[in-house]
Amino acid sequence: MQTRALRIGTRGSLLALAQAHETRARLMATHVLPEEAFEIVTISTSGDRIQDRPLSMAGGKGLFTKELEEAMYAGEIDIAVHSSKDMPTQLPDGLELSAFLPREDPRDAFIGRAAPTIMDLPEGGVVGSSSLRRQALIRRMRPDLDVVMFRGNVQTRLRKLDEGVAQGTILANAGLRRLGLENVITDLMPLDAFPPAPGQGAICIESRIGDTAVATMLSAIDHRPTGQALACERAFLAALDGSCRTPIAGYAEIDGDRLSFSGLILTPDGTLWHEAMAEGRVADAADIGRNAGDEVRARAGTRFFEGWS
Ligand SMILES: NCc1[nH]cc(CCC(=O)O)c1CC(=O)O
Repeated sequence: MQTRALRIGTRGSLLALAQAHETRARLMATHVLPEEAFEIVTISTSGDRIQDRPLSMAGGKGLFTKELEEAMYAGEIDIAVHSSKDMPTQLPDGLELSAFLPREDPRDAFIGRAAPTIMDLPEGGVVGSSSLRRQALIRRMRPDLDVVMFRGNVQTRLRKLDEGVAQGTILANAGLRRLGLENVITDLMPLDAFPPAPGQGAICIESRIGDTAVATMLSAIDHRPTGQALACERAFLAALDGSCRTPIAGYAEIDGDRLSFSGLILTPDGTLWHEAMAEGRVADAADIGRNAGDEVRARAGTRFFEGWS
């Protein structure tokens, strides 16, 4: 019998809260526990507060995780729920990713106003995005388009579309679905021409290493194939040292005990890219990702990275 509620730490955005609630629902169902066995604790992060510049210029991914991790060290929360995509490859000492929920569709979604797809936008049309990867992929597909900075939560972006600031934007299908906003989507981007960010669509749960009660509880909701795909994608990212300034995409698919991976780095203007594809055993997930990362890094050469940092 549990004496104290398990405290689930989350950011305060609607997407983060939806993910924390999904985690709690899965824990309740698996362990047959009432809602009171869990407490959702909202923590504000620097990533949520900085709205005036791209996150890649403000310090990168750690911005969404630092305050949650500090709360975990301080014992204010027991676990932290994150979007895997926002997690740095190196976690602070004493913390680990101990569970992954079944991955949602990893694809990006296009929300078009002037046209339903990117290819149908008028010549010189404007697309809003502040993700370096999406900007580069849009430019690779449609070099004539004007890609403008677009930050803020989903609601802010949809308002900007209403105001005519841009004729379209791209967001993760997974996030839109979790918010119940799939009705705004006008197209889904194909995985090959528009590969997702490593980790996109997968919720992960971070906890303290050695917290065995928590680890046992989380192991019951951990989805192995998602964890294996993520091990590959995160190893790819780590091999490229997760540089926030270089657009990186990567996606691993699991089929039984086989894994296939496709990874891509490209210049921000979308004119140059290097791609690696690999297949192997699920047991070698991390090696496959690391080798693919080493391969594109070697093929690209150091100047590829230096030119854009
Ligand atoms: N950086 C913000 C972020 N982090 C995770 C998601 C989507 C949900 C997911 O990938 O699981 C989003 C929004 C977006 O990219 O549209």
